[in-house]
Amino acid sequence: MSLKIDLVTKRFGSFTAVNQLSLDIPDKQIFGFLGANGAGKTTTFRMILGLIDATEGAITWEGEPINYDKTDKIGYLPEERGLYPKQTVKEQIIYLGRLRGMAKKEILEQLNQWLERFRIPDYLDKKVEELSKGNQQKIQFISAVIHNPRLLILDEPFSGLDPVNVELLKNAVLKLKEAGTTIVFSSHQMDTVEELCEYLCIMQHGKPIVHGSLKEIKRSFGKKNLFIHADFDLSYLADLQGVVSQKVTPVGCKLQIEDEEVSQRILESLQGKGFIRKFELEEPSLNDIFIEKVGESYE
Ligand SMILES: Nc1ncnc2c1ncn2[C@@H]1O[C@H](COP(=O)(O)OP(=O)(O)OP(=O)(O)O)[C@@H](O)[C@H]1O
Repeated sequence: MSLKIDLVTKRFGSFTAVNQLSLDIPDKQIFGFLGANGAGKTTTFRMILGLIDATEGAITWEGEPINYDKTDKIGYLPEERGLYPKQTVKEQIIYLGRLRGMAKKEILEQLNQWLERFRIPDYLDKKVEELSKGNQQKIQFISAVIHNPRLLILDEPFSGLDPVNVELLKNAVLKLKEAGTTIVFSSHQMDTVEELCEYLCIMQHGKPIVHGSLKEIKRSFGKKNLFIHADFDLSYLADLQGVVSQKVTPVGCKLQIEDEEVSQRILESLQGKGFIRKFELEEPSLNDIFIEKVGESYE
């Protein structure tokens, strides 16, 4: 683990934004930060980058705090996007690439590849203010990765993008991971986090309420989802022991159950009642886990 967050607290006056956070972020993996608005994700990113100081605790990357002499190894997509509207894409990225010590030729080669990949190959000489919001976001992403950083921090990179652009960006993130970049990002899109991350942390009021590997988090949550479609009334299932909740839809129902044994009992109870079109047991989704854990901590 080269990125270590050790008992970090951040206070703004008397308000505690991050509260004794400890995390080991694995190398060359994608790590997701989830949490309701105001949970402390952006504050944590700013502390990792050394943009603001922790009130208590320490954050180190490869054994040292991050500071400006590591700029060429780190990429950051900040929550408050900031491009110069009057500059062209080319001028903007050349300027930012030069700040990271790259040669102009190399910047242009990389930039052209990224524009191809993001399906905007003719945008080199367009002014930023002429671009749609989604395309500006892609340019901002390019500015964070143009120097091929080893550590990449992305604050809500998928917000405001249409599904096609979300897919393009997801593929870009996966490619960077394959190339050995450690990626830390925040998102409110559970399905995206589920697709990309092996490791994650759910924050609430500045504290990690769940963290670890996605597989392990799902396993230890225990509960499972059971989807049943049948040609008869399934409402009686809500009263069976081990059924936590039931949602009825026009084509059947989704049950949250305590464990696999409950699904066996349900299957037995369905015998002889009529035609069963679907009976599917699934792992809990990250959305289920988030809602329960964040809900609990609200209580
Ligand atoms: N400079 C500051 N001064 C005072 N309070 C701050 C400051 N920066 C952040 N906060 C507060 O700290 C809390 C955590 O904010 P932060 O931006 O880290 O949350 P977040 O998890 O990134 O939220 P979101 O999902 O809405 O972006 C919020 O209540 C916010 O108002």
